[in-house]
Amino acid sequence: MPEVLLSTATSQPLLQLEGLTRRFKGRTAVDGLSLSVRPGEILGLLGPNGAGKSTTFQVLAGLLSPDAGLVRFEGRELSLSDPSLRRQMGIIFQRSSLDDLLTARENLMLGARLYGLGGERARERVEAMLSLIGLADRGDERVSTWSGGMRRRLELARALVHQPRVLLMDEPTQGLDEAAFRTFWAHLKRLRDSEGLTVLLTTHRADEADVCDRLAVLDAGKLVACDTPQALASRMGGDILSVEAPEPEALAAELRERLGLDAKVVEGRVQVEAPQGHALVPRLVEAFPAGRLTSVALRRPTLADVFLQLTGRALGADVPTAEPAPRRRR
Ligand SMILES: Nc1ncnc2c1ncn2[C@@H]1O[C@H](COP(=O)(O)OP(=O)(O)OP(=O)(O)O)[C@@H](O)[C@H]1O
Repeated sequence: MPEVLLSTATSQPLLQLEGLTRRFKGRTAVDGLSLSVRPGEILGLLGPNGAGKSTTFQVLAGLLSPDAGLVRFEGRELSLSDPSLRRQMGIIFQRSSLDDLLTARENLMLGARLYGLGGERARERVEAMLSLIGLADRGDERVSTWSGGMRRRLELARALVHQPRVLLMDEPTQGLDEAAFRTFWAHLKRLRDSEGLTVLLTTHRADEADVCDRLAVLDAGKLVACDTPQALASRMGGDILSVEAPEPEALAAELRERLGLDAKVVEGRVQVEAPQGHALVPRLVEAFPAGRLTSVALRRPTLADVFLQLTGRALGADVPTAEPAPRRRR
């Protein structure tokens, strides 16, 4: 197993991006992105559709070449196509890349062979990975019959079978339900500890962002913040008041004018950030007659709220583009 340094604020970054830029026909998808990934951490790239997450992932995975910028591994500048960098990485793509005609064990063995692992060592790693993802007794089943969650766990095992130091994942839990999402993350964290991994993933799920050690928040190809989920959430002063109303835009305008509140409409609901949310509830109910408000709810801010505050855009929204371009197929 590779020697792993503990994640501390002072330890040298394992992986660094400096000024990474990638354009597509004049449109800048990733715009001078600089980022340090510390050894042993799980760093999430968070942003809405079109923020540049997948482009960053593809550049790191060696599938796209950058227009500018460089990558360092343990402080050493490396070309993104350098085979020594590739060997240090395990990769999970957005789309499944398992072979449906093969069994789980065969899929893992194929992964091992692709990285030059053979014989007893390959067999040992395949068995170890199957047990680490909790599927040791299912290894001889064809994966075509498996649930989305089991398949994702097997992809995790296959990405790690050659014992890389860095795991790169592009929206790994997209489409998984809550239970499969939790199981995937429990296995990921266990594997991070047992394999001494450093993890970089892209996501636009606020619940996934919440379980990362640190988050790099991307908007329109630029880094807008990088911190722990807790530190990012604490940037929001107080509570979030979420109001359902038949005419949300009109209500938000009145809340701004009459009560001086910073009210916005987010996904059809009026949203107000307030230091003392509970004190605002009776004021609201008194100020607006029945029928203007359908429901009023008070909650703690989530990372989706933080994202909205940082960028003025909802996490679920698409980043607007200046000129429409066809989305590429993946
Ligand atoms: N091959 C391509 N050709 C043209 N434009 C592209 C290509 N790949 C990405 N883009 C554009 O670059 C921008 C960033 O896209 P990217 O896929 O990296 O964002 P993302 O944050 O990963 O979004 P998603 O969550 O939808 O994957 C978008 O405007 C996108 O349309």
